[in-house]
Amino acid sequence: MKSTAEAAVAENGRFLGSISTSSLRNLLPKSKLKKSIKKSNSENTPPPDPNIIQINNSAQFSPKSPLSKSLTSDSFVNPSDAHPQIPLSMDSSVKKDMVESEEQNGELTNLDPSVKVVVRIRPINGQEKEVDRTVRKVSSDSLSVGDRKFTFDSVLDANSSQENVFQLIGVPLVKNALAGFNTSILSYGQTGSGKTYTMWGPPSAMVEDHSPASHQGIVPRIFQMLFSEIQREQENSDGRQTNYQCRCSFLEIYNEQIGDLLDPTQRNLEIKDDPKNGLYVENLTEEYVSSYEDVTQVLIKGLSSRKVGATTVNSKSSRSHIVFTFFIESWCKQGASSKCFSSSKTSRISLIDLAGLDRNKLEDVGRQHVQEGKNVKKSLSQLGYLVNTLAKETQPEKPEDVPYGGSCLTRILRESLGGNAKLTVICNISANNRNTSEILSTLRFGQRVKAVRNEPVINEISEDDVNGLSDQIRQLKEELIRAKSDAYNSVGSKSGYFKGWNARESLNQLRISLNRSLILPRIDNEYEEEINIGEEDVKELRQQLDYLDSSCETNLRDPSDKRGSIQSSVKESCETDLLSEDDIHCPKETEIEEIDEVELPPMSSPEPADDLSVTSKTLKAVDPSIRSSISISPHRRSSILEEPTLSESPKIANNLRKSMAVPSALLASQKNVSESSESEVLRQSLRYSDHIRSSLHTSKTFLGPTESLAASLQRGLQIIDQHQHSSVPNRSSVAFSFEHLMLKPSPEADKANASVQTLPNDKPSPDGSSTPVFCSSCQRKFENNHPDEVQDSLKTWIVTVDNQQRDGGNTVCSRLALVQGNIFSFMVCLFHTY
Ligand SMILES: Nc1ncnc2c1ncn2[C@@H]1O[C@H](COP(=O)(O)OP(=O)(O)OP(=O)(O)O)[C@@H](O)[C@H]1O
Repeated sequence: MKSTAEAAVAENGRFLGSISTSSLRNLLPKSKLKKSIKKSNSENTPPPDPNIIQINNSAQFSPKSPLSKSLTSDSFVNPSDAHPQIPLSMDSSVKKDMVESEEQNGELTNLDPSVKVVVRIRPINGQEKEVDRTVRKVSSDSLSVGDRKFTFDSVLDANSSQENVFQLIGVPLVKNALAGFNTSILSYGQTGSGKTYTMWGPPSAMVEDHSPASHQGIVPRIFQMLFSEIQREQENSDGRQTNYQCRCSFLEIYNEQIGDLLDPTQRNLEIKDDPKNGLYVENLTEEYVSSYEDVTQVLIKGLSSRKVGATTVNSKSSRSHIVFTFFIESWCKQGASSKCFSSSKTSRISLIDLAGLDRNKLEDVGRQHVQEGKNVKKSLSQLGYLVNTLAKETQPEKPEDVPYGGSCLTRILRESLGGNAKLTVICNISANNRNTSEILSTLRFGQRVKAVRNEPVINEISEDDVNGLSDQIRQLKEELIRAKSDAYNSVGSKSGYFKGWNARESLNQLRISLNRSLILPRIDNEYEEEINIGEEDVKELRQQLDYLDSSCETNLRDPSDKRGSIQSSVKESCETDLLSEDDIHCPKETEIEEIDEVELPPMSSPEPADDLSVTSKTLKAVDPSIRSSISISPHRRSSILEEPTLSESPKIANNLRKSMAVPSALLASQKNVSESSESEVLRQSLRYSDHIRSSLHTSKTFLGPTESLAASLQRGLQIIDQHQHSSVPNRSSVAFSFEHLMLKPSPEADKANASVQTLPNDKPSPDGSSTPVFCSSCQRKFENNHPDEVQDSLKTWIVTVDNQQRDGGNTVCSRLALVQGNIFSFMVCLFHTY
């Protein structure tokens, strides 16, 4: 039967939630925990003189404890019973120990230290020769090995019985466990020293009737007493109602792996550390038990699964460490009519039987046992190291520096050694002086353990604690509500709160806008130098103008409609940032289909490249306003829509530039353009545009069109600034216009030729005044000596373009659709002076 800690407990036919020890401890306020600590400064000090019985009438158990009364008034072993269970053959010192123990069953339990060390001397068996004994019991708490003397809490000689051990160790343990303390027994000693015998007794004795003469070990005796006490408590309730729930587990550590002795198929289980419930072994079987017989079954089952092998001194040597853990949970209700439990307690009994260390004998045993012997040795040395650390006067500053993690054993012993538990260590030694070094080693270990300080507490939570905690929770809730209310009021009214939110939102928007500007590429001089726009480029542009021209002739049956379409397209492009560079008016799908029907002239269509008049005538055949805003990009749908992230801009210097809107900056830059090789231009352009594209792609996810546009304009202004600083005479200008299709007729434009205008920046008029530059696309006039006007307009950028064939008079105003499908579009008016 597997179960978990969350199992419910049945009470009067209904289930109650269970509370784990750690949960209770976590619930308790710290001050309460401190108060519960029963450990005094006198703990871990050498045991009192056995000849002086120290009587202390202060009750150890809480008056509220239902068990305190029963245990103190009517112990499991009746002290007044002239000790009938003590064998007559027992020596006087052992009898004295038992009397003390029985007396301590009552009010003297506070003498029970948190860490207790008892030495048990095993009698010499038939195979061992009786030699001069070097190990002698000197008193009830001391012994000598040769000329060395050792003092412990108790020493049991070879004449001590299993019952003696139980009375000395088991009875206080049961009382402590029922009182709410965690308790542990650790059986330590070399191989064949009697560890297993002391703890469990021979397997046959497990089911024997209980008698003082029985070989039954301390563990079965403990659970016999435990269930007897529980039964007595429930029978003599005295108005109280106490419910118990008990469960147990049995694990084995073999070759540094944890196995489940109650389910041997489970191997290599893991130790987990739960912040609430402490250490536990994952998936370890837990059996619920309600009687001694249940426990006996579990013990027999587990012990039969333990790894056993032969050592030099023990043919049935235990080759693994085993840990039997017993959990007790109890709920006490004052009065049958009471609906609530007044207190709840939890405790844990850990019973650990270590594997024996067979020093210097590893080579003698079978090869298959070498590995397990090494692991036993290693884990025991880790245990010794842990005990040494805990025994030091100065403890590690950080808890994590305590070496619990050295082995599975030390991890499992964390609560028992240096934690919340009352610990008893039984140091088993053999009287055979052949093993003196092992005896000394065991006794030294016992002495170091005695210096370890544990901090056991009664794991109990009472109704008062619950009420106190409820009050605390209520107060905290009230404080929380108050704090929230204060925070709300501090921002004023509800609208104020939203104002605050809006302000934050605005700040966020501002931040995004700034980021957007920052991620736009800088226009470095090195890029400017790589741009080369020559005559070939102009020819290419003219070719494209012709394509557009024919396209316009086919498409623009109603120029006004088209204008509206284009304007709305541009507007849309600004709003969506999703315009492709080849399609300046961002046609919707239906538009695209219409456009697609247009039969575009082939790219290789013969065109007098240098005859702008042809272009001009062609344009004149169309609406003049349309001519004034000629796009150099033919309407090509497929590549744009199918591959929006990569688009084509006009060829510059015979290189097809893959770029986004920003290549206008490349167009604008023109220093030493002829010095750059074409391949270098292409490479740089691609690299540059890739950088821009990635930047803009990144920005796409969080940028609005307004920010994009603003940032683009900002960059444009930078370009203009750069241009103004670096412009030289005899250079053409390229104008980028967002008002690309303002089709209003302009008298000035008519005068100057709607499609070909003179750029007067290097050819002053005869009267000395600047000749205005007129953009037929945006219908604006610019004075070349007032470039700021352009800048201020934020609509048209003018940059010079290298041109060695300036003959004045003619300006080609072209519209470049330099857009990457998802950003923005703008117009480029190329004022080319011939
Ligand atoms: N106090 C004792 N009285 C009588 N016999 C004992 C006593 N202690 C141990 N023995 C016997 O000595 C033998 C070895 O004891 P035990 O197996 O308990 O040693 P161990 O320390 O557990 O050894 P290992 O570590 O190798 O398992 C057993 O036959 C056991 O019955």
